[in-house]
Amino acid sequence: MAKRIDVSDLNVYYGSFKAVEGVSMTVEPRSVTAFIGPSGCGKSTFLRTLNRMHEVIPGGRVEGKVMLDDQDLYASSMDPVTVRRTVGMVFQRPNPFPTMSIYDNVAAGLRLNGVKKKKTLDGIVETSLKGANLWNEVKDRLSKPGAGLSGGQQQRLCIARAIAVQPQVLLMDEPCSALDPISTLAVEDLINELKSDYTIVIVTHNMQQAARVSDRTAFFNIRKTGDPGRLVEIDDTTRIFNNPSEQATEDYISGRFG
Ligand SMILES: Nc1ncnc2c1ncn2[C@@H]1O[C@H](COP(=O)(O)OP(=O)(O)OP(=O)(O)O)[C@@H](O)[C@H]1O
Repeated sequence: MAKRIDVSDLNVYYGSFKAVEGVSMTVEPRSVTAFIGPSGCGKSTFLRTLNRMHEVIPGGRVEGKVMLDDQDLYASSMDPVTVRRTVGMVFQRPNPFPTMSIYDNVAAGLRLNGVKKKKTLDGIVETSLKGANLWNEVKDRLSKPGAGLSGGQQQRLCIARAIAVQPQVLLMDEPCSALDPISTLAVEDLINELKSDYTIVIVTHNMQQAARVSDRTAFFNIRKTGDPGRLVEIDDTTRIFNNPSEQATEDYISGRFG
């Protein structure tokens, strides 16, 4: 299921403001790639171009190419809704559908895709909740509201919802920033398990987290406010944290700025 992402010469705009410039990178399948860098360098903006979520923002525009294996995500024939189904996303704040039950939260995307049979839905809901390491905690209260779970459980519910529609890539935008340390570890363990099936990209402010969960790390930077963010380097996480090629990476990692 997991696919490789190949980005070439990507520029990302909000109206006339160029927020990200000239990004080219490959994201390997069945691995975790972390995006790190100082606030405002365009990590989240760039992440959202990988499933065409950027263009839902008024004035949002992208130049360049994003390939998912051999599919060009920005080809005129490509349906953005299909892209978002293939490339799932988990957000900073857990955002279960507030009025829906735990079960319905996970089943919502499947129902939208036309799955109606109760037996099929039951099976996928169970597999997805198990995949998100949440099944044992919720199996006896599937009809209770998703909003009644703890923050960490809600985030795992959102991950279950994302994997229920069988995406090939999972994008995570600071998925642990609203969670306590125990829930953070639970989500990190989950990321580690999910990478055998998915291509995972995670934006994080927490460098220890990047070092713990990712195989590859991309460091983004901006020269000054108002300039576009750029990819400085991407490499194996151990190399980025121990022996980066660029001085700017070294300075950021060692806490000299950002
Ligand atoms: N909806 C928007 N409209 C206009 N400009 C935006 C919008 N969202 C972000 N920006 C600008 O784009 C640039 C990149 O922002 P982005 O949120 O992608 O950075 P980031 O690296 O993810 O930051 P942080 O680490 O603080 O979340 C910033 O200058 C930001 O102000």
